[in-house]
Amino acid sequence: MISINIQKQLHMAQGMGMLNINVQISSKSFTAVYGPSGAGKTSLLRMIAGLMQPQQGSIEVDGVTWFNSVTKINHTPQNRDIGFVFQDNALFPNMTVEENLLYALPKYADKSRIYRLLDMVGLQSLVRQRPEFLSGGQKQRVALARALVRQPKVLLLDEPLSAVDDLTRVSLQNNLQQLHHELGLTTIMVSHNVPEIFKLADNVIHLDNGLVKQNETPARVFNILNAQHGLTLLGEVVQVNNSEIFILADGNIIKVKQALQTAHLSIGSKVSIHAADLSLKKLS
Ligand SMILES: Nc1ncnc2c1ncn2[C@@H]1O[C@H](COP(=O)(O)OP(=O)(O)OP(=O)(O)O)[C@@H](O)[C@H]1O
Repeated sequence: MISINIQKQLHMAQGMGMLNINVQISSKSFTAVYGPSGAGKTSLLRMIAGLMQPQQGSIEVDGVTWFNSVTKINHTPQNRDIGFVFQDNALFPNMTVEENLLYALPKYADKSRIYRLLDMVGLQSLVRQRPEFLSGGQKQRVALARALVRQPKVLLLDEPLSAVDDLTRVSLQNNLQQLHHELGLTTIMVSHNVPEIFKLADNVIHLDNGLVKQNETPARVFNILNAQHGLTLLGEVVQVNNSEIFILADGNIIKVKQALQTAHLSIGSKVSIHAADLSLKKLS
């Protein structure tokens, strides 16, 4: 269990504002952090990672205190059991894929871990390439594998898939899902992509203006947002079966529930769907 109770003053769009977060995250769960620009999503991840210090409060992971403003405990990022992947991965340009991972490996650790991770993200054949010869999706796969070299408990992802094309995004989502389960990770991912959140997350922390608006399942969070704001997605029909319709929206293939289906939809039809009523199908 991760228990977070932190306060920090931030320079919000409207002037100084208070980030005030009090949430608990179950071990081995996949949590999405969702909310408008400037809500405090990246700041929350940075404070969990030890890259930004809260003014007050505490962060505990499985009973171990990583930060406590009263007892003045503040573990360095290296001493927190985390892996971190940003939108804009920071691979060492002068090192090969293999060397980028070896750099993260603790001194006496077994090297085979690196090749197992590269296998899991499908990069075995590129171990000797330098980042300049890799696509955006391949670079993110290296960043993901590198974040897992130290076998962290907690994986922090700050919009890691937002800069890749739709098909790469689906395949990276599948990699992430597999790694999350196989390695028993507690994963916390900032995402704006509603179908992606439905596909990957057990839980959504909905942040707005530094405060937790909701901490619920995707269905509940988007049901409420939908009711309040009519949140919809625009998509295109890509497959029609007798009883099912599949739609491409926001880089994901979405299976629309029967109740929502309208007659006369054919491949290529443009549709809008309510975000709360989705179920998803993997593309590959
Ligand atoms: N070290 C800091 N000290 C004070 N304020 C900060 C600091 N870092 C960021 N902020 C401010 O905190 C607010 C929240 O920023 P943050 O990056 O956490 O938002 P976000 O929800 O991740 O936004 P986006 O979706 O645009 O990335 C912003 O207004 C930002 O200017």
